Amino acid sequence: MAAQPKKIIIDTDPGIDDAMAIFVALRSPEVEVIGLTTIYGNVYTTLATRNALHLLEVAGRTDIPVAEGSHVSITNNAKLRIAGFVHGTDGLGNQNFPPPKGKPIEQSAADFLIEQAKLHPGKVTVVALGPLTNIALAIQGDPAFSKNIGQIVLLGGAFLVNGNVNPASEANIFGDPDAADIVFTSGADVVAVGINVTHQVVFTDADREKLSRSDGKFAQYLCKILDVYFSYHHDAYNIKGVYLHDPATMLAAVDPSLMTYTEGVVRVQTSGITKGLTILYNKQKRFGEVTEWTDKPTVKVAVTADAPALVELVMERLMDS
Ligand SMILES: O=c1[nH]c(=O)c2ncn([C@@H]3O[C@H](CO)[C@@H](O)[C@H]3O)c2[nH]1
Repeated sequence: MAAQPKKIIIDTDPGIDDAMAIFVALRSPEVEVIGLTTIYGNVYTTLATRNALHLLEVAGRTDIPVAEGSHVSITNNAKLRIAGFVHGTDGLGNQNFPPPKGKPIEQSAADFLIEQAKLHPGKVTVVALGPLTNIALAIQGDPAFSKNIGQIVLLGGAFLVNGNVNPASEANIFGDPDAADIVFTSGADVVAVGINVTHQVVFTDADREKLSRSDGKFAQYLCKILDVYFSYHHDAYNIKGVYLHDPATMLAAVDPSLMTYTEGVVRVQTSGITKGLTILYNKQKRFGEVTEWTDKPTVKVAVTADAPALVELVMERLMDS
């Protein structure tokens, strides 16, 4: 008997690479997308919701509910940092698409997450592609959430490499470090995919050229919005390609064997010049003193990725009509 597709909820701040990841998920028979929840990050939350609804309309999947997430970080103590310079001010390559016809559901993102985890205990995977506020609110809102949720596969962190906001911090963790620390220490089954891994997964100019030769609707749509993302990578990193952060993370949820992982306790620096820094305790040393990592639950952290296979899979799923 064929395995049931894995139920996933995508927590997203679309975002050009979010759009790619959402389309990859919709084209992956291994998973069933049961909802999108929205968050600030690449754009403000209101625009993230609008873009999520728009992307589902492009995909012809308006049956999938969208629940709007938090407009502020969990402690509401800092001005939000929005990465319009990476994705365009509309989040989707400055295309100014018409507004979507659909509306988000009444429920908040956190309530939707809590409800779905309760309805399908151990069976729902959250793929978190933005700052972790909604997931932390779900953890705080229901003491059973960490147990009920099957897995949280998140894009976040820069483990032993420089960040992309500053040398210390990766954008999703920097967006809400307090929320990230709550998620990492919640006891839920967490898999963190950091930019130490996603920076190995590069979608080149040649890949884009190949994608543009497909007349599939996702390929055509993405080729329209990718320009801004390519220009940003060229200016910031001097590369002729883009990092597939969100699609790679999505595929780690679809097929975990595409990456390798280590396990340990992760804590997040929540203030100061290293705000957003993610520190993994690899358990190699038994510290004599009690530390902030002592007795905290472990998480899995991706250490390597099969980059050629990931790029190939992204291409294959997006070229399909
Ligand atoms: O603030 C940002 N700076 C970047 O260089 C950058 N590159 C990608 N991104 C987005 O943030 C996540 C990776 O850190 C991904 O979801 C990208 O959309 C970035 N955000």
